[in-house]
Amino acid sequence: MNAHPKDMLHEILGAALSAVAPDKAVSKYVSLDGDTLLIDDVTYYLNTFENIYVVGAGKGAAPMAAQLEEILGNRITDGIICVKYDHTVPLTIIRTIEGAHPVPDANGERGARAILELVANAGKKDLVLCCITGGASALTPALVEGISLDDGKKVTQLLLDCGANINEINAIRKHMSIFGSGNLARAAYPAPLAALIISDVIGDNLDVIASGPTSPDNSTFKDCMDIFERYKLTDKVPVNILAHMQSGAEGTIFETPKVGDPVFDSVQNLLVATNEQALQAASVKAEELGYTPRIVTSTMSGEARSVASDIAKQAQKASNGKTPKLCLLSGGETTVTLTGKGMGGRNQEMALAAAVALDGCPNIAMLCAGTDGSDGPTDAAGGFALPDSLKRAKECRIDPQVYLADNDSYRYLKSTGDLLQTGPTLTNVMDICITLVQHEPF
Ligand SMILES: O=C(O)C(=O)CO
Repeated sequence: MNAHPKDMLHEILGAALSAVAPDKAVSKYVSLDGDTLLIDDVTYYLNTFENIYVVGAGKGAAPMAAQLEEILGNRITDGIICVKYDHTVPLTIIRTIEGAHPVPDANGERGARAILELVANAGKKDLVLCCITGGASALTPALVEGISLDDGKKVTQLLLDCGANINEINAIRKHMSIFGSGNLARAAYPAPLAALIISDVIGDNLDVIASGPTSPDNSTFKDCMDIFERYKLTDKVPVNILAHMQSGAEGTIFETPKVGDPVFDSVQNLLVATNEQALQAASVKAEELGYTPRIVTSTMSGEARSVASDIAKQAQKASNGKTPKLCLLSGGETTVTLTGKGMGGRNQEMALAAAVALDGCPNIAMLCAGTDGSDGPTDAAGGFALPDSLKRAKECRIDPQVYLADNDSYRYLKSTGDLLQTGPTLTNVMDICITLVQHEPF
C-alpha cells in the first residue's frame, strides 16, 4: 500500500532538518586534537591563548554552543549567548540569555550588551568563538545612542508588515545597531575571532545573516533612506530613526565598518549550514521514497501566495509529464504583504494558496515549512496542501478564499487539520517547500 503523502512529506522534511542540525554543523567543521583546534582550514594553537570566549546569538545558537562545550570542555573561559525564549539547551560554562523574536525586547538588549562587554575584555592573546544563526538580529537589539528599544520595535514591526525583504529589513537594523554590521567583531578586536554561521538568508550573504555581527557591511545609510521611501515609511518611522538615517546619508555619522576595515583582519567567518544543504538531504530522502528529486531553487522569494500558485502550476504540468513520481524542492523565504486582519505566516499562507490553486488535485501534495519550526507570530511551522484539503474545508463549512483574503491561514489550516506543528527545531535555514507529484492519485 502507498504511504500517506503527509507521512512522506514529514519524512522528507525530517531528513532536511537533520542535515542542518546546529550540533552536527559545528562538529562537521570544528575539531580538537590535543592543543590544536581546527576550524575548517584554519588552525588555532590553543596553548598560545590565555582565554577562550564563546559568544553567540540566534535561534540555533544554544545547540552550537553546547557542541563547542563538548569539544572544548573547560578550556572555555566564559561565554554568553542570546537565544529566543524556549530555544535553550543545558550548558555548563556558557551563560544563556533568552529574549523576544521577531520584535525584540529588553532581555535581548541586556544580552547583547553583556556580550559586547565580555568580548571587549578580549585581547590579542584571547580567542573569541561566535555561534551565529538567524534570529540574532532581533535577539541582540543593542541600539545606537538616541534610539530607544521602543523605536527599534516600532520600525521592526513596520518593516515586517510592509513586505520588505530581509536584506532591506537588515539594512535598517544594521544602521541602528551597535552589535550587528560588524560591530561584534569591532568590539572583540584585536582578539582573533572565528564565527560559525548558519544561514537563514537567500544568497547566504554574511553581512545579512543575523545582521552580520562579524562581517563587513555592504549596505549604506543611503540604502536605508531609499528603503523608507520605497515602502512609504518616511512618515511612519519614529522621527529620531529617520533623523539618524538622514544624518548618515548626509555623511555626518560614520558608516558601519566596511571591507578592508582592520577590525576584520583576524576574523574567520565560516558558513556551517545552509538551505542548499537541507534541500540536498531532502532530495536523498525523496529518492529513497521512490520519487525523482528536482531542486527547483534555493532562492525562492516573492509574495507567498503567488509563489505557491506558481509551484502548484509547475506541479500540475509535471503531473502529466514523463516522470511518474517527482519531488519538487524549493528553498528560500517568501514574504507576505499584509492586507487582512487574520493570523498566519508565509508558509501557512503558501499552503493555503496552494490548496486553492491545486483545487483538490488527487496526485499532488505539498508541504511548506519554516525550518526553525516557527512561521509568523503563530505556534505553527507551516502547512500542508493535500488532495483532500478542500474537501475537509467544505466539511468544516469554511471558504479558503475568504481566509486567504484576510491573511488568516493559521485559522484555516487549524480547522482543516493541515497545520504543521513541530515546535522549535533549534535550527534555521529559511523555508522549504516540498511537492510530491505523481501520475497516479495518492
Ligand atoms: O534572522 C535574523 O536575525 C536575520 O536577520 C537574518 O538572519
